Amino acid sequence: MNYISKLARLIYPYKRFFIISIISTIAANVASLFGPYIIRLSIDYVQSSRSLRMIGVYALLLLLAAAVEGYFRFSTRYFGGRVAREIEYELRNKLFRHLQFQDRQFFQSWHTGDLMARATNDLNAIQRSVSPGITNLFNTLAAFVSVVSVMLSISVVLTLYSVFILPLMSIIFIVSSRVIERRFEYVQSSFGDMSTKVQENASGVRVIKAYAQEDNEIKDFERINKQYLDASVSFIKIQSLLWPSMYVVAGIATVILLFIGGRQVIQGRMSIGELTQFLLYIGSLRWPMISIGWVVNLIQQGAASMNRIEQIISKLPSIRDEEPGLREISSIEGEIEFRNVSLTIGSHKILKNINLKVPAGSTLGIIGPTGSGKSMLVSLVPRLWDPTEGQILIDGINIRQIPLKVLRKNIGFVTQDTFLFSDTLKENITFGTNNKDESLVRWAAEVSQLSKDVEQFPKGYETIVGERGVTLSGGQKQRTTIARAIARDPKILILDDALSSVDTNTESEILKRLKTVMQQRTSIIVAHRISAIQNADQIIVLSDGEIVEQGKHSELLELDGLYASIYRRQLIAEELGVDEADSSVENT
Ligand SMILES: Nc1ncnc2c1ncn2[C@@H]1O[C@H](COP(=O)(O)OP(=O)(O)OP(=O)(O)O)[C@@H](O)[C@H]1O
Repeated sequence: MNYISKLARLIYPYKRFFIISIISTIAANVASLFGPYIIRLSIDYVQSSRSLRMIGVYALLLLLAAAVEGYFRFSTRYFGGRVAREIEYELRNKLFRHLQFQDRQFFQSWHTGDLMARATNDLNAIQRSVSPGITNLFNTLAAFVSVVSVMLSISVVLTLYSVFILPLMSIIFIVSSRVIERRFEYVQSSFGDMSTKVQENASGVRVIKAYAQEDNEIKDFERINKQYLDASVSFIKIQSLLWPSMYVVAGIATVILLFIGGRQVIQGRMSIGELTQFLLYIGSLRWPMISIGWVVNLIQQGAASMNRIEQIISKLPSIRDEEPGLREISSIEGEIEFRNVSLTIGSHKILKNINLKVPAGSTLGIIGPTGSGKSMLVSLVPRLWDPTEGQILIDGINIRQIPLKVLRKNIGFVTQDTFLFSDTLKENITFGTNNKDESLVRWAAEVSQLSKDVEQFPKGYETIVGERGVTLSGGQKQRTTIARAIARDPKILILDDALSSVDTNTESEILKRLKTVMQQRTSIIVAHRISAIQNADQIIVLSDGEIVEQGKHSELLELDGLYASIYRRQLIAEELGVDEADSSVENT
Protein backbone atom coordinates (compact mmCIF):
# COMPACT_ATOMS: atom_id res chain seq x y z
CA MET A 1 0.00 0.00 0.00
CA ASN A 2 1.47 3.35 -0.90
CA TYR A 3 2.06 6.08 1.60
CA ILE A 4 -0.81 8.34 0.52
CA SER A 5 -3.41 5.59 0.95
CA LYS A 6 -1.85 4.73 4.32
CA LEU A 7 -2.18 8.39 5.30
CA ALA A 8 -5.77 8.46 4.04
CA ARG A 9 -6.61 5.60 6.39
CA LEU A 10 -4.94 7.39 9.27
CA ILE A 11 -6.74 10.64 8.45
CA TYR A 12 -10.16 8.98 8.08
CA PRO A 13 -11.13 9.00 11.80
CA TYR A 14 -10.47 12.76 11.86
CA LYS A 15 -12.22 13.46 8.57
CA ARG A 16 -14.35 16.25 10.07
CA PHE A 17 -11.32 18.34 11.06
CA PHE A 18 -9.61 17.50 7.81
CA ILE A 19 -12.58 18.62 5.69
CA ILE A 20 -12.88 21.89 7.68
CA SER A 21 -9.19 22.48 7.01
CA ILE A 22 -9.61 21.91 3.26
CA ILE A 23 -12.72 24.11 3.00
CA SER A 24 -10.83 26.82 4.90
CA THR A 25 -7.95 26.53 2.40
CA ILE A 26 -10.32 27.08 -0.50
CA ALA A 27 -12.00 30.01 1.28
CA ALA A 28 -8.61 31.60 2.11
CA ASN A 29 -7.49 31.37 -1.51
CA VAL A 30 -10.70 32.88 -2.81
CA ALA A 31 -10.36 35.68 -0.23
CA SER A 32 -6.76 36.25 -1.34
CA LEU A 33 -7.98 37.14 -4.85
CA PHE A 34 -9.60 40.32 -3.57
CA GLY A 35 -6.45 42.09 -2.36
CA PRO A 36 -4.79 42.48 -5.81
CA TYR A 37 -8.20 43.27 -7.33
CA ILE A 38 -8.78 46.15 -4.89
CA ILE A 39 -5.26 47.44 -5.55
CA ARG A 40 -5.95 47.36 -9.29
CA LEU A 41 -9.17 49.36 -8.76
CA SER A 42 -7.40 51.90 -6.58
CA ILE A 43 -4.50 52.37 -9.02
CA ASP A 44 -6.82 52.73 -11.99
CA TYR A 45 -9.02 55.08 -9.95
CA VAL A 46 -6.11 57.35 -8.97
CA GLN A 47 -4.78 57.32 -12.54
CA SER A 48 -8.11 58.22 -14.11
CA SER A 49 -9.57 60.56 -11.49
CA ARG A 50 -6.29 62.09 -10.19
CA SER A 51 -7.96 62.14 -6.74
CA LEU A 52 -7.42 60.31 -3.43
CA ARG A 53 -11.01 60.61 -2.27
CA MET A 54 -11.89 56.92 -2.52
CA ILE A 55 -8.53 55.62 -1.26
CA GLY A 56 -9.83 55.29 2.32
CA VAL A 57 -12.63 53.02 1.14
CA TYR A 58 -10.17 50.86 -0.82
CA ALA A 59 -7.88 50.65 2.21
CA LEU A 60 -10.78 49.47 4.38
CA LEU A 61 -11.77 46.89 1.78
CA LEU A 62 -8.15 45.70 1.66
CA LEU A 63 -8.11 45.30 5.44
CA LEU A 64 -11.38 43.41 5.33
CA ALA A 65 -10.06 41.03 2.62
CA ALA A 66 -6.87 40.47 4.63
CA ALA A 67 -8.85 39.76 7.80
CA VAL A 68 -11.11 37.22 6.07
CA GLU A 69 -8.12 35.53 4.45
CA GLY A 70 -6.26 35.55 7.79
CA TYR A 71 -9.17 33.90 9.56
CA PHE A 72 -9.36 31.09 7.02
CA ARG A 73 -5.57 30.60 7.03
CA PHE A 74 -5.76 30.19 10.81
CA SER A 75 -8.56 27.67 10.47
CA THR A 76 -6.60 25.74 7.79
CA ARG A 77 -3.54 25.47 9.98
CA TYR A 78 -5.37 24.78 13.21
CA PHE A 79 -7.56 21.96 11.92
CA GLY A 80 -4.84 20.53 9.65
CA GLY A 81 -2.34 20.63 12.50
CA ARG A 82 -4.83 19.02 14.84
CA VAL A 83 -5.34 16.06 12.48
CA ALA A 84 -1.56 15.65 12.13
CA ARG A 85 -1.03 15.70 15.92
CA GLU A 86 -3.86 13.22 16.52
CA ILE A 87 -2.27 10.85 13.99
CA GLU A 88 1.13 11.24 15.64
CA TYR A 89 -0.48 10.52 19.02
CA GLU A 90 -2.18 7.37 17.72
CA LEU A 91 0.98 6.08 16.06
CA ARG A 92 3.11 6.77 19.12
CA ASN A 93 0.69 4.79 21.31
CA LYS A 94 0.66 1.98 18.77
CA LEU A 95 4.44 1.93 18.66
CA PHE A 96 4.70 1.85 22.45
CA ARG A 97 2.14 -0.97 22.66
CA HIS A 98 4.14 -2.96 20.13
CA LEU A 99 7.37 -2.43 22.01
CA GLN A 100 5.72 -3.68 25.20
CA PHE A 101 4.89 -7.00 23.58
CA GLN A 102 8.17 -7.59 21.78
CA ASP A 103 10.34 -10.44 23.01
CA ARG A 104 13.91 -10.41 24.27
CA GLN A 105 15.35 -11.31 20.91
CA PHE A 106 13.84 -8.11 19.49
CA PHE A 107 15.50 -5.91 22.08
CA GLN A 108 18.79 -7.70 21.49
CA SER A 109 18.77 -6.64 17.86
CA TRP A 110 17.46 -3.07 18.25
CA HIS A 111 19.38 -0.29 19.95
CA THR A 112 17.52 1.92 22.39
CA GLY A 113 18.71 5.10 20.65
CA ASP A 114 17.38 3.83 17.35
CA LEU A 115 14.00 3.06 18.91
CA MET A 116 13.99 6.51 20.52
CA ALA A 117 14.75 8.16 17.15
CA ARG A 118 11.82 6.31 15.61
CA ALA A 119 9.49 7.27 18.46
CA THR A 120 10.45 10.95 18.13
CA ASN A 121 11.96 12.14 14.82
CA ASP A 122 10.19 9.65 12.59
CA LEU A 123 6.77 10.21 14.11
CA ASN A 124 7.43 13.91 13.78
CA ALA A 125 8.23 13.50 10.08
CA ILE A 126 4.94 11.63 9.56
CA GLN A 127 3.09 14.37 11.40
CA ARG A 128 4.71 17.05 9.21
CA SER A 129 3.83 15.15 6.06
CA VAL A 130 0.15 15.55 6.99
CA SER A 131 0.41 19.15 8.09
CA PRO A 132 1.97 21.21 6.57
CA GLY A 133 2.50 18.48 3.89
CA ILE A 134 -0.87 17.30 2.61
CA THR A 135 -2.68 20.49 3.69
CA ASN A 136 -0.25 22.53 1.58
CA LEU A 137 -0.90 20.31 -1.39
CA PHE A 138 -4.56 21.32 -1.24
CA ASN A 139 -3.52 24.93 -0.77
CA THR A 140 -1.44 24.81 -3.95
CA LEU A 141 -4.29 23.23 -5.84
CA ALA A 142 -6.80 25.81 -4.60
CA ALA A 143 -4.39 28.70 -5.25
CA PHE A 144 -3.57 27.48 -8.74
CA VAL A 145 -7.18 26.99 -9.80
CA SER A 146 -8.49 30.25 -8.33
CA VAL A 147 -5.57 32.53 -9.25
CA VAL A 148 -5.00 31.13 -12.75
CA SER A 149 -8.69 31.47 -13.66
CA VAL A 150 -8.66 35.15 -12.66
CA MET A 151 -5.30 35.66 -14.44
CA LEU A 152 -6.80 34.18 -17.61
CA SER A 153 -9.61 36.71 -17.44
CA ILE A 154 -6.99 39.52 -17.39
CA SER A 155 -4.56 38.31 -20.05
CA VAL A 156 -4.40 34.92 -21.71
CA VAL A 157 -0.93 35.58 -23.19
CA LEU A 158 0.63 36.60 -19.89
CA THR A 159 -1.02 33.66 -18.14
CA LEU A 160 0.41 31.22 -20.69
CA TYR A 161 3.93 32.61 -20.15
CA SER A 162 3.51 32.28 -16.38
CA VAL A 163 2.18 28.75 -16.58
CA PHE A 164 5.36 27.75 -18.43
CA ILE A 165 7.82 29.53 -16.13
CA LEU A 166 6.37 28.86 -12.68
CA PRO A 167 6.48 25.04 -12.74
CA LEU A 168 10.27 25.40 -13.13
CA MET A 169 10.30 26.13 -9.41
CA SER A 170 8.51 22.89 -8.61
CA ILE A 171 10.85 20.93 -10.90
CA ILE A 172 13.99 22.30 -9.24
CA PHE A 173 12.56 21.39 -5.87
CA ILE A 174 11.54 17.87 -6.86
CA VAL A 175 14.95 17.09 -8.38
CA SER A 176 16.83 18.35 -5.37
CA SER A 177 14.44 16.67 -2.96
CA ARG A 178 15.92 13.28 -3.92
CA VAL A 179 19.30 14.42 -2.63
CA ILE A 180 17.62 16.03 0.37
CA GLU A 181 15.86 12.77 1.15
CA ARG A 182 19.11 10.78 1.15
CA ARG A 183 20.82 13.32 3.37
CA PHE A 184 17.83 13.48 5.69
CA GLU A 185 17.95 9.71 6.20
CA TYR A 186 21.61 9.97 7.11
CA VAL A 187 20.79 12.75 9.60
CA GLN A 188 18.14 10.51 11.17
CA SER A 189 20.42 7.50 11.52
CA SER A 190 23.24 9.65 12.95
CA PHE A 191 20.74 11.03 15.44
CA GLY A 192 19.87 7.44 16.43
CA ASP A 193 23.56 6.62 17.01
CA MET A 194 23.95 9.72 19.12
CA SER A 195 20.89 8.95 21.29
CA THR A 196 22.16 5.41 21.84
CA LYS A 197 25.48 6.78 23.03
CA VAL A 198 23.89 9.27 25.45
CA GLN A 199 21.50 6.65 26.78
CA GLU A 200 24.26 4.06 27.32
CA ASN A 201 26.44 6.60 29.05
CA ALA A 202 23.67 7.68 31.37
CA SER A 203 22.83 4.13 32.42
CA GLY A 204 26.42 2.85 32.44
CA VAL A 205 27.89 5.80 34.31
CA ARG A 206 29.13 3.64 37.20
CA VAL A 207 31.16 1.38 34.92
CA ILE A 208 32.57 4.32 33.00
CA LYS A 209 33.73 6.00 36.19
CA ALA A 210 35.06 2.79 37.72
CA TYR A 211 37.21 2.20 34.65
CA ALA A 212 38.12 5.90 34.37
CA GLN A 213 36.88 5.89 30.77
CA GLU A 214 35.39 9.40 30.82
CA ASP A 215 37.95 10.82 28.36
CA ASN A 216 37.53 7.94 25.94
CA GLU A 217 33.76 8.22 26.15
CA ILE A 218 33.94 11.99 25.57
CA LYS A 219 36.18 11.42 22.54
CA ASP A 220 33.89 8.74 21.19
CA PHE A 221 30.86 10.93 21.76
CA GLU A 222 32.54 13.86 20.03
CA ARG A 223 33.19 11.62 17.04
CA ILE A 224 29.53 10.54 16.83
CA ASN A 225 28.33 14.09 17.47
CA LYS A 226 30.66 15.33 14.70
CA GLN A 227 29.17 12.74 12.37
CA TYR A 228 25.72 14.10 13.25
CA LEU A 229 26.93 17.67 12.71
CA ASP A 230 28.43 16.80 9.30
CA ALA A 231 25.24 15.04 8.27
CA SER A 232 23.14 18.02 9.39
CA VAL A 233 25.44 20.55 7.71
CA SER A 234 25.36 18.72 4.40
CA PHE A 235 21.57 18.54 4.77
CA ILE A 236 21.14 22.27 5.42
CA LYS A 237 23.65 23.10 2.66
CA ILE A 238 21.43 21.63 -0.04
CA GLN A 239 18.35 23.08 1.63
CA SER A 240 19.90 26.56 1.78
CA LEU A 241 20.94 26.37 -1.86
CA LEU A 242 17.43 25.55 -2.82
CA TRP A 243 15.72 28.76 -1.74
CA PRO A 244 17.99 31.24 -3.59
CA SER A 245 17.53 29.23 -6.80
CA MET A 246 13.78 29.51 -6.32
CA TYR A 247 14.02 33.28 -5.99
CA VAL A 248 16.16 33.51 -9.11
CA VAL A 249 13.46 31.68 -11.10
CA ALA A 250 10.76 33.88 -9.56
CA GLY A 251 12.81 36.99 -10.43
CA ILE A 252 13.24 35.90 -14.03
CA ALA A 253 9.50 35.27 -14.27
CA THR A 254 8.73 38.77 -13.00
CA VAL A 255 11.20 40.38 -15.43
CA ILE A 256 9.71 38.55 -18.43
CA LEU A 257 6.15 39.39 -17.41
CA LEU A 258 7.06 43.01 -16.72
CA PHE A 259 8.58 43.27 -20.17
CA ILE A 260 5.65 41.67 -22.03
CA GLY A 261 3.02 43.22 -19.77
CA GLY A 262 4.71 46.63 -20.02
CA ARG A 263 4.41 46.48 -23.81
CA GLN A 264 0.73 45.63 -23.53
CA VAL A 265 0.17 48.64 -21.26
CA ILE A 266 1.99 50.92 -23.72
CA GLN A 267 -0.11 49.51 -26.54
CA GLY A 268 -3.19 50.28 -24.45
CA ARG A 269 -4.32 46.67 -24.29
CA MET A 270 -4.05 46.59 -20.54
CA SER A 271 -4.28 49.16 -17.72
CA ILE A 272 -1.43 49.71 -15.20
CA GLY A 273 -3.84 48.55 -12.53
CA GLU A 274 -4.42 45.26 -14.38
CA LEU A 275 -0.69 44.68 -14.85
CA THR A 276 -0.11 45.33 -11.14
CA GLN A 277 -2.93 42.96 -10.24
CA PHE A 278 -1.41 40.35 -12.53
CA LEU A 279 2.06 40.72 -11.03
CA LEU A 280 0.63 40.50 -7.54
CA TYR A 281 -1.09 37.26 -8.49
CA ILE A 282 2.19 35.90 -9.83
CA GLY A 283 3.76 36.83 -6.47
CA SER A 284 0.98 35.05 -4.62
CA LEU A 285 1.52 31.90 -6.73
CA ARG A 286 5.22 31.81 -5.91
CA TRP A 287 4.84 30.04 -2.57
CA PRO A 288 2.19 27.52 -3.68
CA MET A 289 4.42 26.54 -6.63
CA ILE A 290 7.53 26.21 -4.51
CA SER A 291 5.59 24.33 -1.90
CA ILE A 292 4.71 21.57 -4.37
CA GLY A 293 8.34 20.52 -4.23
CA TRP A 294 8.49 21.09 -0.51
CA VAL A 295 5.38 18.98 -0.01
CA VAL A 296 6.81 16.20 -2.19
CA ASN A 297 9.88 16.39 0.00
CA LEU A 298 7.85 16.26 3.23
CA ILE A 299 5.81 13.36 1.93
CA GLN A 300 8.95 11.47 0.93
CA GLN A 301 10.40 12.02 4.38
CA GLY A 302 7.11 10.90 5.90
CA ALA A 303 7.09 7.79 3.69
CA ALA A 304 10.68 6.92 4.73
CA SER A 305 9.73 7.44 8.37
CA MET A 306 6.57 5.38 8.00
CA ASN A 307 8.71 2.51 6.65
CA ARG A 308 10.95 2.79 9.68
CA ILE A 309 7.94 2.75 12.03
CA GLU A 310 6.39 -0.19 10.19
CA GLN A 311 9.57 -2.19 10.55
CA ILE A 312 8.63 -2.30 14.23
CA ILE A 313 4.84 -2.26 14.11
CA SER A 314 4.61 -5.03 11.54
CA LYS A 315 6.93 -7.26 13.52
CA LEU A 316 4.90 -9.82 15.40
CA PRO A 317 6.64 -10.93 18.58
CA SER A 318 7.90 -14.48 18.10
CA ILE A 319 6.60 -15.30 21.56
CA ARG A 320 2.86 -14.69 21.69
CA ASP A 321 -0.50 -16.33 22.24
CA GLU A 322 -1.04 -18.65 19.34
CA GLU A 323 -4.57 -19.49 18.38
CA PRO A 324 -5.83 -22.14 17.86
CA GLY A 325 -4.97 -24.47 20.68
CA LEU A 326 -5.00 -21.77 23.32
CA ARG A 327 -6.80 -23.06 26.39
CA GLU A 328 -9.17 -21.10 28.56
CA ILE A 329 -7.18 -21.26 31.74
CA SER A 330 -7.46 -18.73 34.53
CA SER A 331 -5.29 -20.27 37.25
CA ILE A 332 -2.50 -22.82 37.60
CA GLU A 333 -1.36 -25.24 40.29
CA GLY A 334 2.35 -25.12 39.62
CA GLU A 335 3.60 -28.54 38.47
CA ILE A 336 6.34 -27.97 35.91
CA GLU A 337 7.69 -30.51 33.44
CA PHE A 338 10.47 -30.13 30.89
CA ARG A 339 10.08 -32.73 28.14
CA ASN A 340 13.09 -33.26 25.82
CA VAL A 341 13.78 -29.54 25.93
CA SER A 342 16.62 -28.12 23.85
CA LEU A 343 17.45 -24.51 23.06
CA THR A 344 19.70 -23.41 20.23
CA ILE A 345 20.41 -19.76 19.47
CA GLY A 346 22.21 -19.28 16.17
CA SER A 347 24.52 -22.27 16.09
CA HIS A 348 24.99 -22.31 19.86
CA LYS A 349 23.35 -25.29 21.60
CA ILE A 350 22.55 -23.72 24.96
CA LEU A 351 20.31 -26.43 26.44
CA LYS A 352 20.43 -30.08 25.46
CA ASN A 353 17.59 -32.52 25.92
CA ILE A 354 16.42 -31.48 29.37
CA ASN A 355 13.95 -33.83 31.03
CA LEU A 356 12.74 -32.80 34.45
CA LYS A 357 9.61 -32.83 36.58
CA VAL A 358 9.04 -30.38 39.42
CA PRO A 359 5.92 -31.35 41.42
CA ALA A 360 3.56 -28.54 42.46
CA GLY A 361 4.54 -27.10 45.80
CA SER A 362 8.11 -28.44 45.72
CA THR A 363 11.42 -26.64 45.50
CA LEU A 364 13.98 -27.19 42.75
CA GLY A 365 17.56 -26.04 43.20
CA ILE A 366 19.77 -25.45 40.15
CA ILE A 367 23.52 -25.12 40.32
CA GLY A 368 26.29 -25.33 37.77
CA PRO A 369 29.27 -23.48 36.34
CA THR A 370 28.79 -20.06 34.87
CA GLY A 371 27.40 -20.14 31.33
CA SER A 372 26.01 -23.66 31.83
CA GLY A 373 22.48 -22.53 30.92
CA LYS A 374 20.82 -22.05 34.32
CA SER A 375 19.29 -18.64 33.52
CA MET A 376 18.18 -19.80 30.10
CA LEU A 377 16.51 -22.88 31.57
CA VAL A 378 14.44 -20.89 34.06
CA SER A 379 13.57 -18.15 31.56
CA LEU A 380 11.82 -20.81 29.47
CA VAL A 381 9.12 -21.16 32.15
CA PRO A 382 7.56 -17.67 31.78
CA ARG A 383 8.28 -17.95 28.02
CA LEU A 384 10.91 -15.25 27.90
CA TRP A 385 12.40 -17.68 25.38
CA ASP A 386 10.73 -20.62 23.69
CA PRO A 387 12.63 -23.90 23.40
CA THR A 388 13.70 -24.88 19.89
CA GLU A 389 12.88 -28.52 20.63
CA GLY A 390 10.65 -30.29 23.13
CA GLN A 391 8.03 -28.74 25.34
CA ILE A 392 7.41 -27.38 28.78
CA LEU A 393 4.23 -28.31 30.58
CA ILE A 394 2.56 -26.72 33.55
CA ASP A 395 -0.09 -28.89 35.24
CA GLY A 396 0.31 -31.20 32.23
CA ILE A 397 -0.52 -28.45 29.69
CA ASN A 398 1.97 -27.23 27.11
CA ILE A 399 2.73 -23.66 28.17
CA ARG A 400 2.22 -22.49 24.58
CA GLN A 401 -1.47 -23.29 25.15
CA ILE A 402 -1.68 -21.22 28.31
CA PRO A 403 -2.49 -17.54 27.68
CA LEU A 404 0.73 -15.59 28.21
CA LYS A 405 -0.99 -13.22 30.63
CA VAL A 406 -2.19 -16.09 32.83
CA LEU A 407 1.17 -17.83 32.67
CA ARG A 408 3.19 -14.77 33.61
CA LYS A 409 0.67 -13.53 36.20
CA ASN A 410 1.25 -16.73 38.14
CA ILE A 411 5.02 -16.50 38.09
CA GLY A 412 7.19 -14.36 40.33
CA PHE A 413 10.51 -14.07 38.54
CA VAL A 414 13.52 -12.45 40.12
CA THR A 415 16.02 -12.02 37.31
CA GLN A 416 19.77 -12.09 37.69
CA ASP A 417 20.16 -8.44 36.74
CA THR A 418 18.10 -6.37 39.11
CA PHE A 419 16.09 -3.62 37.53
CA LEU A 420 14.25 -1.01 39.54
CA PHE A 421 12.20 1.89 38.26
CA SER A 422 13.04 5.41 39.35
CA ASP A 423 10.07 5.49 41.70
CA THR A 424 9.42 4.83 45.39
CA LEU A 425 10.32 1.55 47.06
CA LYS A 426 6.61 0.97 47.58
CA GLU A 427 5.84 1.37 43.89
CA ASN A 428 8.72 -0.90 42.97
CA ILE A 429 7.54 -3.61 45.36
CA THR A 430 3.93 -3.46 44.18
CA PHE A 431 4.92 -3.12 40.50
CA GLY A 432 3.43 -6.51 39.56
CA THR A 433 0.16 -6.22 41.46
CA ASN A 434 -2.80 -3.89 41.70
CA ASN A 435 -2.84 -4.25 45.46
CA LYS A 436 -0.91 -1.25 46.79
CA ASP A 437 -1.70 -1.89 50.47
CA GLU A 438 0.91 -0.80 52.98
CA SER A 439 0.47 -4.14 54.79
CA LEU A 440 1.35 -6.08 51.63
CA VAL A 441 4.46 -3.94 51.09
CA ARG A 442 5.59 -4.47 54.70
CA TRP A 443 4.95 -8.20 54.53
CA ALA A 444 6.85 -8.67 51.25
CA ALA A 445 9.74 -6.58 52.56
CA GLU A 446 9.80 -8.60 55.76
CA VAL A 447 10.01 -11.91 53.86
CA SER A 448 12.79 -10.57 51.64
CA GLN A 449 14.57 -9.10 54.68
CA LEU A 450 14.47 -5.61 53.20
CA SER A 451 12.40 -4.22 56.07
CA LYS A 452 15.29 -3.68 58.46
CA ASP A 453 17.13 -1.58 55.87
CA VAL A 454 14.00 0.44 55.15
CA GLU A 455 13.76 1.40 58.82
CA GLN A 456 16.97 3.36 58.32
CA PHE A 457 15.54 5.34 55.39
CA PRO A 458 13.97 8.64 56.55
CA LYS A 459 11.15 8.30 54.06
CA GLY A 460 10.72 4.53 54.53
CA TYR A 461 8.84 2.90 51.68
CA GLU A 462 8.27 6.30 50.10
CA THR A 463 12.01 6.60 49.39
CA ILE A 464 12.70 7.26 45.72
CA VAL A 465 15.29 4.75 44.57
CA GLY A 466 16.84 6.85 41.77
CA GLU A 467 17.27 5.75 38.20
CA ARG A 468 17.51 1.94 38.09
CA GLY A 469 17.81 2.02 41.88
CA VAL A 470 21.20 3.79 41.99
CA THR A 471 20.64 4.95 45.56
CA LEU A 472 20.44 1.37 46.89
CA SER A 473 23.19 -1.16 47.54
CA GLY A 474 23.39 -4.27 45.36
CA GLY A 475 21.91 -6.41 48.17
CA GLN A 476 19.10 -3.94 48.84
CA LYS A 477 18.23 -3.89 45.16
CA GLN A 478 18.16 -7.68 45.06
CA ARG A 479 15.93 -7.88 48.12
CA THR A 480 13.58 -5.26 46.65
CA THR A 481 13.20 -7.41 43.54
CA ILE A 482 12.52 -10.47 45.70
CA ALA A 483 9.83 -8.48 47.58
CA ARG A 484 8.40 -7.45 44.21
CA ALA A 485 8.10 -11.10 43.13
CA ILE A 486 6.53 -12.23 46.40
CA ALA A 487 4.05 -9.35 46.48
CA ARG A 488 2.48 -10.84 43.35
CA ASP A 489 1.49 -13.90 45.35
CA PRO A 490 2.80 -16.20 42.62
CA LYS A 491 2.13 -19.91 42.19
CA ILE A 492 5.65 -20.33 40.87
CA LEU A 493 8.59 -18.37 42.26
CA ILE A 494 11.84 -18.28 40.34
CA LEU A 495 14.94 -16.81 41.94
CA ASP A 496 17.68 -16.57 39.33
CA ASP A 497 20.84 -16.07 41.33
CA ALA A 498 18.78 -13.62 43.39
CA LEU A 499 20.65 -14.21 46.63
CA SER A 500 24.13 -13.60 45.29
CA SER A 501 24.49 -10.12 46.81
CA VAL A 502 23.28 -11.00 50.30
CA ASP A 503 25.40 -12.55 53.04
CA THR A 504 24.81 -16.17 54.07
CA ASN A 505 22.97 -15.20 57.27
CA THR A 506 20.49 -13.00 55.43
CA GLU A 507 20.25 -15.70 52.77
CA SER A 508 19.19 -18.30 55.30
CA GLU A 509 16.72 -15.85 56.91
CA ILE A 510 15.14 -15.18 53.52
CA LEU A 511 14.99 -18.87 52.66
CA LYS A 512 13.42 -19.69 56.03
CA ARG A 513 10.65 -17.15 55.45
CA LEU A 514 10.20 -18.16 51.84
CA LYS A 515 9.67 -21.75 52.92
CA THR A 516 6.56 -20.73 54.87
CA VAL A 517 5.30 -18.40 52.15
CA MET A 518 5.90 -20.92 49.38
CA GLN A 519 4.38 -23.92 51.12
CA GLN A 520 1.68 -24.53 48.55
CA ARG A 521 3.75 -23.16 45.68
CA THR A 522 6.57 -24.21 43.42
CA SER A 523 9.98 -22.60 43.78
CA ILE A 524 12.99 -22.73 41.52
CA ILE A 525 16.18 -21.38 43.00
CA VAL A 526 19.23 -20.87 40.81
CA ALA A 527 22.34 -20.34 42.89
CA HIS A 528 26.08 -20.52 42.97
CA ARG A 529 26.14 -21.23 46.72
CA ILE A 530 25.14 -24.70 47.85
CA SER A 531 23.72 -23.17 51.05
CA ALA A 532 20.92 -21.56 48.99
CA ILE A 533 19.67 -24.85 47.55
CA GLN A 534 20.72 -27.64 49.90
CA ASN A 535 17.26 -27.93 51.47
CA ALA A 536 15.51 -28.10 48.10
CA ASP A 537 13.33 -31.15 47.41
CA GLN A 538 15.31 -31.75 44.25
CA ILE A 539 18.57 -30.37 42.91
CA ILE A 540 19.93 -30.48 39.39
CA VAL A 541 23.49 -29.77 38.36
CA LEU A 542 23.81 -28.23 34.92
CA SER A 543 26.99 -28.38 32.91
CA ASP A 544 27.29 -27.19 29.33
CA GLY A 545 23.50 -27.15 28.92
CA GLU A 546 22.95 -30.69 30.22
CA ILE A 547 21.69 -32.11 33.48
CA VAL A 548 24.70 -34.03 34.73
CA GLU A 549 23.51 -34.80 38.25
CA GLN A 550 20.12 -34.87 39.90
CA GLY A 551 18.82 -35.69 43.37
CA LYS A 552 18.61 -34.44 46.93
CA HIS A 553 21.54 -32.81 48.69
CA SER A 554 22.52 -36.00 50.54
CA GLU A 555 22.18 -38.16 47.41
CA LEU A 556 24.35 -35.79 45.38
CA LEU A 557 27.02 -35.79 48.07
CA GLU A 558 27.00 -39.57 48.01
CA LEU A 559 27.40 -39.51 44.25
CA ASP A 560 30.72 -37.75 44.81
CA GLY A 561 30.62 -35.92 41.49
CA LEU A 562 30.51 -32.27 40.43
CA TYR A 563 28.06 -31.26 43.19
CA ALA A 564 30.14 -32.90 45.94
CA SER A 565 33.29 -31.20 44.71
CA ILE A 566 31.54 -27.78 44.65
CA TYR A 567 30.35 -28.49 48.18
CA ARG A 568 33.84 -29.42 49.45
CA ARG A 569 35.38 -26.30 47.96
CA GLN A 570 32.71 -24.09 49.50
CA LEU A 571 33.21 -25.74 52.90
CA ILE A 572 36.94 -25.04 52.73
CA ALA A 573 36.28 -21.46 51.65
CA GLU A 574 33.86 -21.05 54.55
CA GLU A 575 36.40 -22.38 57.01
CA LEU A 576 38.94 -19.96 55.63
CA GLY A 577 36.34 -17.24 56.09
CA VAL A 578 36.11 -16.23 52.43
CA ASP A 579 33.05 -16.28 50.25
CA GLU A 580 34.42 -18.24 47.34
CA ALA A 581 31.14 -19.65 46.17
CA ASP A 582 31.25 -18.36 42.65
CA SER A 583 34.80 -19.29 41.87
CA SER A 584 34.31 -22.71 43.43
CA VAL A 585 31.60 -23.53 40.96
CA GLU A 586 33.66 -22.24 38.10
CA ASN A 587 36.87 -23.91 39.12
CA THR A 588 35.24 -27.25 39.50
N1 LIG B 1 20.38 -13.48 25.03
C1 LIG B 1 21.22 -14.42 24.63
N2 LIG B 1 21.43 -14.65 23.32
C2 LIG B 1 22.26 -15.60 22.92
N3 LIG B 1 22.96 -16.40 23.77
C3 LIG B 1 22.78 -16.21 25.08
C4 LIG B 1 21.92 -15.21 25.58
N4 LIG B 1 21.96 -15.23 26.92
C5 LIG B 1 22.82 -16.21 27.24
N5 LIG B 1 23.32 -16.79 26.16
C6 LIG B 1 24.26 -17.91 26.12
O1 LIG B 1 23.65 -19.02 26.73
C7 LIG B 1 24.54 -19.71 27.52
C8 LIG B 1 23.94 -19.95 28.89
O2 LIG B 1 23.75 -18.71 29.50
P1 LIG B 1 23.05 -18.59 30.92
O3 LIG B 1 22.89 -17.13 31.20
O4 LIG B 1 21.86 -19.43 30.96
O5 LIG B 1 24.17 -19.20 31.88
P2 LIG B 1 24.13 -19.33 33.45
O6 LIG B 1 24.36 -20.75 33.76
O7 LIG B 1 22.92 -18.70 34.00
O8 LIG B 1 25.42 -18.47 33.80
P3 LIG B 1 25.73 -17.60 35.09
O9 LIG B 1 25.92 -18.54 36.21
O10 LIG B 1 26.98 -16.91 34.71
O11 LIG B 1 24.58 -16.70 35.26
C9 LIG B 1 25.83 -18.89 27.58
O12 LIG B 1 26.79 -19.55 26.80
C10 LIG B 1 25.46 -17.58 26.96
O13 LIG B 1 26.51 -17.12 26.15
